Amino acid sequence: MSDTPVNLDALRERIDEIDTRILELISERARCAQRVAQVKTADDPQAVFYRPEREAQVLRRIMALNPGPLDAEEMARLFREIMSACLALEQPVKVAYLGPEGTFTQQAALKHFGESAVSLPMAAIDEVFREVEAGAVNYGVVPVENSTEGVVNHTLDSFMDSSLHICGEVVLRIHHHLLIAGTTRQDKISRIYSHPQSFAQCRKWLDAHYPQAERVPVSSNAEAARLVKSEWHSAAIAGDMAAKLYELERVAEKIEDRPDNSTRFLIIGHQDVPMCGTDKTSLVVAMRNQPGALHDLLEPFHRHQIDMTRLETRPSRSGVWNYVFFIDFKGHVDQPEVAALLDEVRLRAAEMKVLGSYPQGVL
Ligand SMILES: C=C(O[C@@H]1C=C(C(=O)O)C=C[C@H]1O)C(=O)O
Repeated sequence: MSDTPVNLDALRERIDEIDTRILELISERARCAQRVAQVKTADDPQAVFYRPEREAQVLRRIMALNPGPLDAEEMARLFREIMSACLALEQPVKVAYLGPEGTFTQQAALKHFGESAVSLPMAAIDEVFREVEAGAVNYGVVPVENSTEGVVNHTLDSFMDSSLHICGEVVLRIHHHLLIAGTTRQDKISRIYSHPQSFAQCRKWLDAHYPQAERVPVSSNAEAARLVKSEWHSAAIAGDMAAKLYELERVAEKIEDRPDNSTRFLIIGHQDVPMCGTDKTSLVVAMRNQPGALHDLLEPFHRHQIDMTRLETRPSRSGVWNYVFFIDFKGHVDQPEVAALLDEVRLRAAEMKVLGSYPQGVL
């Protein structure tokens, strides 16, 4: 900027002026969101305030408009928090996640809903489903697949018996660190705690650096972090949140074998989410156990030019559900070409359930 002052005092004065303007604008935005709440309740006293498709549009628009120097994702993260605070004025969102506190699932929940959401840890994936089904919370967050380790079967199985919908997805880059407590003897580490998935994601690093240490699988990374607090010869593999929560030191950072290691989480709720323009749909389909069943299922996707992003098979748990496929594809059930595809798949399948159409993860 040509009119940017060059001395420190003048620059700071300029920053104060800008902050005053930002403050006014954020307050104006928050008042607007409060008005939205009034309009929503006037239309429907039971109105749902959180609108995933609208939030995805807001974030995508900001990323597209972003002039820099902050990068688009960083800017969207700031707006994510502004929206989260605005939404909390309308109605704080209550979210159950696969706990305990400090897990990657909590990190995913906060990444998706922002820090103003009320997040509650649950002991197991089916408990997250139950809390949402019972209406004790508005949404749930559960892991569904990891780029290194594959699918989280427990989550897929829970969908088979549930009436909940998928309302969103969030992808998190997973960075693991080797963590110790202040009292740990770093040269005497003989035991390492972690979740089995994390051990699998750091296998090569561990073989190279700690081939002798006993690897003790525990129920979560956060639990691993909690355990090392009281053991002078143990370390944990866990992420940033657990490290911070238990005030642990990092002996080594980003020890995952694959630098692109990421986990996808699903947001589950009761809502049918309208189209945002960049949507995904998830289905569960049962096919009869007969030759050519998989081909029959996939052929309409090819013909309708629908972009399938994932296909998983799970063993059936009942007579009718011979082969059960979980399918994700790009598009929304309200698009005519998607509706046509689903009509065809429904005819060919023994059973078909749409788990939800939802905005593709933005951040
Ligand atoms: C303000 C609204 O309500 C909520 C808050 C939003 C925001 O702060 O931009 C966006 C969507 C909703 O989750 C809205 O629906 O527009």
